[in-house]
Amino acid sequence: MLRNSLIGSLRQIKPILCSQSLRSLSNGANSGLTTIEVDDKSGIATLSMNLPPVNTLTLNLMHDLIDSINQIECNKSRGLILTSSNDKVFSAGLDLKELYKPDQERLKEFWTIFQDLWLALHLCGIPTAAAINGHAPAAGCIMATACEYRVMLPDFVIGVHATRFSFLVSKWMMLSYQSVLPRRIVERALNQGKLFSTQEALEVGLIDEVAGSKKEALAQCAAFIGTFDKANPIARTLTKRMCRDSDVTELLRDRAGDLRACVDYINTPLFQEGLSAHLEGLKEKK
Ligand SMILES: CCCCCC/C=C\CC(=O)SCCNC(=O)CCNC(=O)[C@H](O)C(C)(C)COP(=O)(O)OP(=O)(O)OC[C@H]1O[C@@H](n2cnc3c(N)ncnc32)[C@H](O)[C@@H]1OP(=O)(O)O
Repeated sequence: MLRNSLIGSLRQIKPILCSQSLRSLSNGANSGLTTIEVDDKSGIATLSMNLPPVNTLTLNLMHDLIDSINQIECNKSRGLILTSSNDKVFSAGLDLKELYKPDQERLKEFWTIFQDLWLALHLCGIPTAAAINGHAPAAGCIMATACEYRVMLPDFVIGVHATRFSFLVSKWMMLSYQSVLPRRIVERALNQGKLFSTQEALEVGLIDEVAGSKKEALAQCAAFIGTFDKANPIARTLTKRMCRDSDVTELLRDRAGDLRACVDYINTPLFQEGLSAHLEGLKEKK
C-alpha cells in the first residue's frame, strides 16, 4: 500500500526520459545550464549548476536541473553529487526578478517548477549529496537539504534568510530544513533569517562535513555514496522514499493550494515592498 503510493507519487513527477539510453549523458534537450559528468570508475554522476553569475534558480535552470536529475536516475548512476561551476556561489536561490511585479501566468509556472525541482531532488531514488562550494542562501540551502549529505567549503554562508525580506516559507520548505536540523533550531533560524557560516552549519548539523577544496568535497560526497554499497538498491530507494513520505505528502496532497497561497502572498504589498528593498540592497552593496 505504502509502496504503491510512493511509486504513484513518483510517477507524477517523472513522466519522461527513462526510455532513452543515456550512458553518455548529453544535455541535448535542455538549455545547457547544467553539466553532468559520470565517473567511469565509481559510476557517480556530478551535476553542476552553470548559470553565471550566481546560479539563480531561473525557470531555465530549474528545468535543466530536473531534466538532469531524471537523466542521471534513469541511467542507473550509482549516486548524484550536486555542485556548482562557480567557485564562490553554490546557488543564490530563486531568481528574485521573477517574483518582483510578476506576470501572473509566468509566476504560476515559476512556482510550479520550483515545487517540481524540490520533489525531483527529494524523491531521487539514488543516493544524493551536495558539494556546497560557495554561498547557499534560501532555495540554494533548500536544494542542499533535499540531498542526503552535505559537504561545504569554509568561509561561505548557508541558510534560509527569508524573513529578512518579508518572505514566508511554505511548510514543505520548512520540513526540508527540519529534516536535517532540530525543530527548535529551525524555528529560531527561520525567524531570525539566519545565514550560518560554514563552521556554524557544521556545529548545528546543517552540513555533515567541511572540505578544504572542491576536489576534496567531491571525494567526501563520493565516499558517502559508497557507504550504500551493501544495500540492495531497490530496497534502499523504497526505504528512502518511505522516510521522506510525510514531508513529500505535505506538498503533494495540495500542490494547487500551495501554488495559490504563494502566488497570493507574492502579490501582497508587504512582500513586494520587502523584495524591492532587498533588491536595492543587493545593488547598493557594490
Ligand atoms: C511565499 C513565497 C516565498 C517563498 C520563500 C522561499 C524562500 C526562499 C526562496 C528564495 O530562494 S528567494 C532568493 C533569495 N536569495 C537571496 O536573497 C540571495 C541574494 N544574493 C546574495 O546574497 C549574493 O548575490 C550572493 C549569493 C551572496 C553572492 O554574492 P556576490 O557578491 O558573489 O554576487 P552579487 O554581486 O551579490 O550578485 C551578482 C548579481 O546577481 C544578482 N543576484 C544575486 N542573487 C540574486 C537572486 N536571488 N535573484 C536575482 N538576482 C540575484 C545581483 O543583484 C547581481 O546583479 P547585478 O547587480 O550584477 O546586475
